[in-house]
Amino acid sequence: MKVTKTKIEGCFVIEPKVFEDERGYFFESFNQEKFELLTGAKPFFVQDNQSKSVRGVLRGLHFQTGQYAQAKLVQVLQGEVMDVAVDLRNGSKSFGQVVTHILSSENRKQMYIPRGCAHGFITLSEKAIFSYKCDNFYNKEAEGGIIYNDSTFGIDWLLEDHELILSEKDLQLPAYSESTLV
Ligand SMILES: Cc1cn([C@H]2C[C@H](O)[C@@H](COP(=O)(O)OP(=O)(O)O[C@H]3O[C@@H](C)C(=O)[C@@H](O)[C@H]3O)O2)c(=O)[nH]c1=O
Repeated sequence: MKVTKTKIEGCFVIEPKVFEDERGYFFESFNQEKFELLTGAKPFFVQDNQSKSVRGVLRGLHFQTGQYAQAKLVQVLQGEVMDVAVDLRNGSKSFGQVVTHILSSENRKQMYIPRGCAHGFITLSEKAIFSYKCDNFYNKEAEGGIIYNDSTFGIDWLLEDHELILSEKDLQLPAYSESTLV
């Protein structure tokens, strides 16, 4: 397992060690001991989520507020996405920084997004199955978000605007300047 730091403090790209043979492949998609040793983070994951998206689907930018904040370990089981993290932690050295990374079932990369960051992704392949672990339970009342095209962050979502598919909820998300606290 290889861990690479990103420009967001506490946000990592993780490449599992893959064993290939004539049957196919095997890898540890999460190993708590190695994860803690190599990242220094100690999340206690309590919920696993999975979503399927078609090309152009953009989910984000999401977070949960206050005591309901979630760290996430995300990966792609099928297809390809560009994953995005935005550091919204007041006082963080990397406050306001954006990390984007291509995750796919081919490269098998994972991203670890610490609590206090907004998260989103865009689906680049015809279909993508996205899977992630969270260290806090879903809480509808604590849901927060920022509109994907907020000029503060200027994220390049790679696809043309007319290709994007967002939920009604995500289209109504506020600008960063008007959002509630993380
Ligand atoms: C996130 C979530 C949603 N739901 C329900 C609420 C809703 O009816 C339905 C779909 O929810 P959403 O539209 O919010 O799903 P989605 O837009 O995929 O939300 C996810 O986006 C990515 C980028 C994240 O980072 C996640 O934390 C989560 O916010 O599923 C749960 O029951 N549990 C959960 O943990």
